[in-house]
Amino acid sequence: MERISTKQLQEQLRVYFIMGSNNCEKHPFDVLTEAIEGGITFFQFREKGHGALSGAEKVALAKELQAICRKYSIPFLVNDDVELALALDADGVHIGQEDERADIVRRKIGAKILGVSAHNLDEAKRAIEQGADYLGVGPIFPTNTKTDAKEAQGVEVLRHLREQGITIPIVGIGGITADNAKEVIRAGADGVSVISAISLANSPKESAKQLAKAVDDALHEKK
Ligand SMILES: Cc1ncc(COP(=O)(O)OP(=O)(O)O)c(N)n1
Ligand SMILES: Cc1ncsc1CCOP(=O)(O)O
Ligand SMILES: [Mg+2]
Repeated sequence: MERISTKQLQEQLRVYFIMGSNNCEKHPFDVLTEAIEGGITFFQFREKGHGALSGAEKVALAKELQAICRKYSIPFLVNDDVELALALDADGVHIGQEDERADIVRRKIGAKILGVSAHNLDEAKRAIEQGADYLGVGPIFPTNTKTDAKEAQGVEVLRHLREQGITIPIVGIGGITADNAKEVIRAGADGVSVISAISLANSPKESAKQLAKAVDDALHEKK
């Protein structure tokens, strides 16, 4: 298996939905199904925080969600838990600065997709040297979803990374909605990653649709 190309990943990262059971008021299976119907292009299973499942229950939910992603050809990544990603033969892993080192994870996962969180240029450069395929940059806007998130940086951080020569795919994260997604793309991101904008929406399908439209419109402006 070869590493995914930058072009293919850029395309796939447009609307990146992240979710765990504690992000939802409805059953996660239904939320993810609706989100896919609405047009999400990438999925991360992030089962952590207050009330998160563990052990066999976590594995069972991951398998259920992976099966829907497989059915609709949506890449399925696992947050933090490299061993789970390997056990499930997931499409990849997302890790942050407080997780296992990216070069070690790269060795473990071979050509699977590796996403790394970066908050500044130094972290971005190191992540790339260590084998990241894409960067998750944020929080861009204030978020209530991740209690230990750093301070929101605004879209300037994205512009800065691009001006300083970072060319690999980037998704913005943190407080992103259909109303501010265009700013994120215009500043240099290839896509937006969201949790609550979809997971807590009355209609995850409608919310995903609106996000996809905002992102696609902004990407067309750049062409
Ligand atoms: C796409 C994306 N970007 C950033 C993150 C945050 O990762 P991390 O800093 O490791 O925090 P946790 O999500 O593990 O709490 C992400 N998960 N996905
Ligand atoms: C996982 C993560 N990393 C930085 S902010 C964040 C939470 C994003 O959630 P939301 O889209 O609900 O603000
Ligand atoms: Mg992490």
